[in-house]
Amino acid sequence: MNDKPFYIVGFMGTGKSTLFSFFKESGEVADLDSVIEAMTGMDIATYFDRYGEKAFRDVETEALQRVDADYVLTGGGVVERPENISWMRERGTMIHLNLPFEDCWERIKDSNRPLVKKGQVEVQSLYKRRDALYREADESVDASRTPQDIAEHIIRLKEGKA
Ligand SMILES: Nc1ncnc2c1ncn2[C@@H]1O[C@H](COP(=O)(O)OP(=O)(O)O)[C@@H](O)[C@H]1O
Ligand SMILES: O=C(O)C1=C[C@@H](OP(=O)(O)O)[C@@H](O)[C@H](O)C1
Ligand SMILES: [Mg+2]
Repeated sequence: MNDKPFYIVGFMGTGKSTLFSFFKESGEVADLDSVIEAMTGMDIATYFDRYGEKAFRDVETEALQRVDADYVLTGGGVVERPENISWMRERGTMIHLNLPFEDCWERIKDSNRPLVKKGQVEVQSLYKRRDALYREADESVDASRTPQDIAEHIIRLKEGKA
């Protein structure tokens, strides 16, 4: 059993937040966006609109350093700051949910994620740029399966049975 946190990273739409209920039985779970919403008292879209991305990244780093859970479901942009990547790799294990851009886009295009407003072309170039950052993860997991299969695979990794 690996007692250190597993940080789940991946682009918007890879299904990180959906894993919440599947991890519940195996330990403490925290969704970083929910932590941020509790800290700021507003939803992510409102915070972005009011204060911009730079301020959001500051709160995100603070939330990452504050959170204490077995499974931490991050937001897709957590890898934007090298210090966040170092934090996750030093404190625990970084797990990358890997899914092609087209599938991510289908899942997020009608959502109210603030970055989606930039449109498909810009979001795709963000995906390409971040790809190299997600590769810093300790493990890459195929996110094209069901949430249950993905969660079971990650739980097995954490429990040292994979
Ligand atoms: N494994 C999956 N297979 C199919 N659809 C999924 C899967 N995981 C999540 N989804 C759907 O994709 C969308 C984004 O999921 P979400 O968990 O919010 O992603 P993230 O937190 O990585 O941005 C939601 O509509 C969700 O129902
Ligand atoms: O990729 C990003 O920069 C973001 C991803 C979002 O989380 P999800 O990856 O859970 O959608 C959320 O933190 C915010 O909208 C910014
Ligand atoms: Mg999420």
